[in-house]
Amino acid sequence: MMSVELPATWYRTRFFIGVVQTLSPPFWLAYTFLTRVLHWPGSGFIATFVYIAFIPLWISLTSWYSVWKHDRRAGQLGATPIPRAKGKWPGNIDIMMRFAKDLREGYILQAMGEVLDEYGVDTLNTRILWKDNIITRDDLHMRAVHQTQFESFERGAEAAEKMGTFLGRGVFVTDRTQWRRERALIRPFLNKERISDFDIFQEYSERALDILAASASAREPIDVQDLFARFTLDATAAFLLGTSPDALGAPRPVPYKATLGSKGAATEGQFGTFLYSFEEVQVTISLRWRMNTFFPLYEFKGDHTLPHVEVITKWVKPIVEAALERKKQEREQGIERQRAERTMLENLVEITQDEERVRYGLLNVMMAGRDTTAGLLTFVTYILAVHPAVAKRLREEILDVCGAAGNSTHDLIRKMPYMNAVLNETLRLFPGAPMGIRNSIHEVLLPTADRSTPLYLPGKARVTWLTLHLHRRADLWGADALEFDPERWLDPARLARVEKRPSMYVPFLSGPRQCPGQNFALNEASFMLVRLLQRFSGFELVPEAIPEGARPPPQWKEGKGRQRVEKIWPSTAFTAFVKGGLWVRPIAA
Ligand code: HEM
Repeated sequence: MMSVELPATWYRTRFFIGVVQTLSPPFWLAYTFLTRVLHWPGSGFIATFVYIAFIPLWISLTSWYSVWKHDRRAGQLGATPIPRAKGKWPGNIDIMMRFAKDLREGYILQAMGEVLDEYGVDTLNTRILWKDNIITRDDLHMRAVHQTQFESFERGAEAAEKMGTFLGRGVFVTDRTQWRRERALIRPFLNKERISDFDIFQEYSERALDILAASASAREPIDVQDLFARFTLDATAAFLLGTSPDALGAPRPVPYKATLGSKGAATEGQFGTFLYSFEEVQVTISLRWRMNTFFPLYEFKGDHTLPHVEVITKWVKPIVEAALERKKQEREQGIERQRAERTMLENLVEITQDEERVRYGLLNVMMAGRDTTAGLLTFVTYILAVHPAVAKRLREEILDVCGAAGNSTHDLIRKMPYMNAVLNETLRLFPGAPMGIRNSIHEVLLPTADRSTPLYLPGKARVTWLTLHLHRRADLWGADALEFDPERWLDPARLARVEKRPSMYVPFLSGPRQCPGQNFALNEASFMLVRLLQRFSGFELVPEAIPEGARPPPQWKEGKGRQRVEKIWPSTAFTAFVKGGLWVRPIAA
């Protein structure tokens, strides 16, 4: 259904073309059957019934044929097909519904993990709606997708369709040559460790800490997920553009009054702000991925991303245009700026004068870097709240290395092994991007751990990898895989496990598309953590402040895995977040 390349906003046309492409063969078959075989008229009541009956018949036939073809091809290549799920309903609709329900109502990615457990495998072809739809928590298969067979997979036209209005043809949306070009544009800038990044963190972290301090002295709970989202938005925008949308200055969710927003807690009067639009456009996009081929029906009356894109563009475009104008004038006057301390915007306008390309380049990085880092800070704070001993030890290390008020630097951060262990362990249990998707361009053979018969992955299959479940596999991490234990990263014998098999820990992915913002993210999170624990000795969870509908359901205690012990509701809309927000009371030092 996705082969036709049209602009992103033409999703209805593409959907219509897809429907026609899907229905034409059974229609012609039914017509031929009626008129040539039965010598009946091709219209009328009975004919209509035959046309309708031919649709499931055609679907069953083509599905059966594709399974047969892939089994035969696997045999020819000395491989076995990826195990296929056998649901109760045609097209495994029951499994599809189970996943969809779980995304709304369940513990983060729980249903996918349980389905894998039920089949006793780490990679499964769910064959949802008769299509090859693979889910995996096998690190070797993920490595094939991300590294060894990188060229056999793509984001594809569907990424452009679902995200194009917001992200243009930026690094997140493109493949092959265009992706290389976009990545080359941003990567050198993100690779550098710049002194000025810490100045940016300083300015915004102090504002965030003052807000926290005000809550602490009023003994009021605060939604730190919301606060970190504002901090990372302002800091990332300042880093990229040299200015911020002042998200930290805008009204915040009110304790005990806040209602459930589309992810965290809702804030009154947020509609139309940059922060709100930036959040909502991502929520819309993740909804599109969930509905997949059918999202055009949901957005039939209009593109739900456009009102938000308008607000975002209204803020970013003039900033980019001003930078381009400034660059033009500098060129005319022969002025050359120092390279090392330019913002990303200033760097981009050196390379291209294409306003759209610069704008989308910036928005792609802003989107990639902001939620994930805010998520990391949120989950670390949660961990510190439920493990006061970890908070105490981390605080001791921070005070030892940075003092009670001093700022951290690149060098000081490297001298804090416990901080590093806490961040690693948080990203293990709560990876910022807990899952990801690629499509296979053609058939691929996937390796198996015991190097026995490889698995056959057909072309045009969707592969969803589950980093969260990979990071919680007991066979790789040990019987205590579900427990938060920073010692894993400090004990040489346990650390050797990961060093021997680095593919088992991939919060930033691996291979050519791995996260280029890793250093920036870890520096930003470390900087904030240092400042947090200098000012506060820890955090107390305030479950009563969680908005209605976001408290962990009591039945989780009887469930499987970490949901039994969780005090919050972790969820995902591509990036991990806490449903309803993380409501804590900071404890002043
Ligand atoms: C804890 C924080 C972060 C985590 C866990 C994280 C994780 C990831 C992951 C898993 C991907 C691969 C996604 C995929 O291909 O499906 C990715 C891509 C990316 N990340 Fe990050 N990221 C973080 C922070 C950042 C920051 C701070 C920036 C920039 C300032 C950034 C910029 C990017 C970009 C531009 C890509 C796209 C790369 C490409 O497709 O070539 N990330 N990140």
